[in-house]
Amino acid sequence: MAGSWQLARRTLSGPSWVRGSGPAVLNRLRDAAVVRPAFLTAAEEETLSRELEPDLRRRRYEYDHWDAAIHGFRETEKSRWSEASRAILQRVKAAAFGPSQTLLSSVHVLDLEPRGYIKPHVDSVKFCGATIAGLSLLSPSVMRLVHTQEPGEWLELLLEPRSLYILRDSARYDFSHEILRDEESFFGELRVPRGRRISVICRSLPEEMGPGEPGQPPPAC
Ligand SMILES: O=C(O)CCC(=O)C(=O)O
Ligand SMILES: [Fe+2]
Ligand SMILES: [Mn+2]
Repeated sequence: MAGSWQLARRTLSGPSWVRGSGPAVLNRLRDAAVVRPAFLTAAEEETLSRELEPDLRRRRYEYDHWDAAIHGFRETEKSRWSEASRAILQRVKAAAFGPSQTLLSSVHVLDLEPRGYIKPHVDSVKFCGATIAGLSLLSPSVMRLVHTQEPGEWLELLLEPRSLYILRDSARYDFSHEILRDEESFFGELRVPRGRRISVICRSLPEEMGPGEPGQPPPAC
């Protein structure tokens, strides 16, 4: 599977990880929906996934919540990390967040099984601020953004393993985001076969909320 993915990737014309419904929306969201391919080294990906595995393995994949946004997943909120992982998260912070932004104290870790997927949603504005930054481990996937008022306006992000994506401002507030299920997992013509994917997601706090105030976010906010 990994082999066929590599093969497919080479057929892309030029390095592009973002596609959209038109040049206007691509331009407008140039700084609001960002993909940084190969943000992690293979060793860093290994560091994170090894550290997360014991905790994740203790949990069961969840399905069948008719109203839930996420299907075929398990998750955890992690606030204590090894020194090596802290250094990685520090790099995410520097790359994605501004000096005035405070991050949620725990990092959201989401483990999607190969047939797991995330339906379109906008992260709760009550619990999450203007910026969402996610590392993707193990499997490629496609994240689709659709304007909540203008469904003809959309972007797709190709999230390769070891990439970082950043959604901020308009991309975070005015567009829903979703992770496509395996049957629908295409980036344009490019088939993006889904395996197990772990994402490590950092979020800023809502501006008006200080770090010590009550109101811990729900596991998936
Ligand atoms: O897995 C991801 O990268 C995104 C997860 C997500 O959208 C959420 O938990 O709100
Ligand atoms: Fe989300
Ligand atoms: Mn969520």
